Amino acid sequence: MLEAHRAIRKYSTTWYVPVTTMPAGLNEALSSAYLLMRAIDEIEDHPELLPKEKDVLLCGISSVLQERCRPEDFKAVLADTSVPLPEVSLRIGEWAALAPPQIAPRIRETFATMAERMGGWALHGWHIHTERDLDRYTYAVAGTLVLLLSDLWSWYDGTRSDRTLGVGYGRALQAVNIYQDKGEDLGRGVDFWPDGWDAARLRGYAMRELRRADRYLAQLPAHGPAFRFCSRPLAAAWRTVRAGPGP
Ligand SMILES: CC(C)=CCC/C(C)=C/CC/C(C)=C/COP(=O)(O)OP(=O)(O)O
Repeated sequence: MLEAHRAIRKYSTTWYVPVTTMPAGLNEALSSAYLLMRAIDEIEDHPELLPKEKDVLLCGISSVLQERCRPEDFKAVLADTSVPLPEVSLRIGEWAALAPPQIAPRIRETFATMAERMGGWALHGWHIHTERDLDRYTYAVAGTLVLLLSDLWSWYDGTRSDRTLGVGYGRALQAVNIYQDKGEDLGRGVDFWPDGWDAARLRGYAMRELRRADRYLAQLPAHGPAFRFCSRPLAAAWRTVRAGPGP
């Protein structure tokens, strides 16, 4: 677990504290989930891998997640690449194995689906022209993660949560990242902003979802693990949009 926490600290200012301060059980499940997300995202975002190669790797990972999740099968999928992969991706078998067995299949399901979707985007490009495109993107990369989180709360201590508002929580945080990272994203040739949208419009989208996220948080048991996990990143996201007008 020390290794996993170290890897999370390397990648995430937002999620390091929420994940690593969770009680035993949830801590392993959330560490596994975060690192599986990061392992596949680093392949999708890789500046030197060709689209076809990304698709083969991501679909290979998805297949292993749907099979027995054996470390040697991940190794075989990741063995022959034209450029070296980051350590967090190469260690995906270790991250998958961190998940408590009673809930591991639910975690794998999220990332098997996400990896396959990401493979398709790598191949065909992710084109965001309309608000519906943005909705689909924020759902696929963040809304689905909060559906997983809701199932983790329920598995851990029976906490009930509203999954419709949960999708809003995920969309909100992703939209705030898109709002904040415009320059950086354009610099690497990706544009997540719908055609013709200015900062005020994207900020409006983010704020609408942030209000849903507030309601997601408000219905969680006060001071329970789910509430503690979600509150800090949400407060940070609100600070970012309030500081507007942005890019
Ligand atoms: C345990 C787990 C799966 C947590 C993620 C939950 C979640 C709702 C993520 C939304 C998507 C998002 C904004 C990811 C950025 O993470 P990042 O680490 O790149 O963010 P940072 O750069 O702001 O630190």
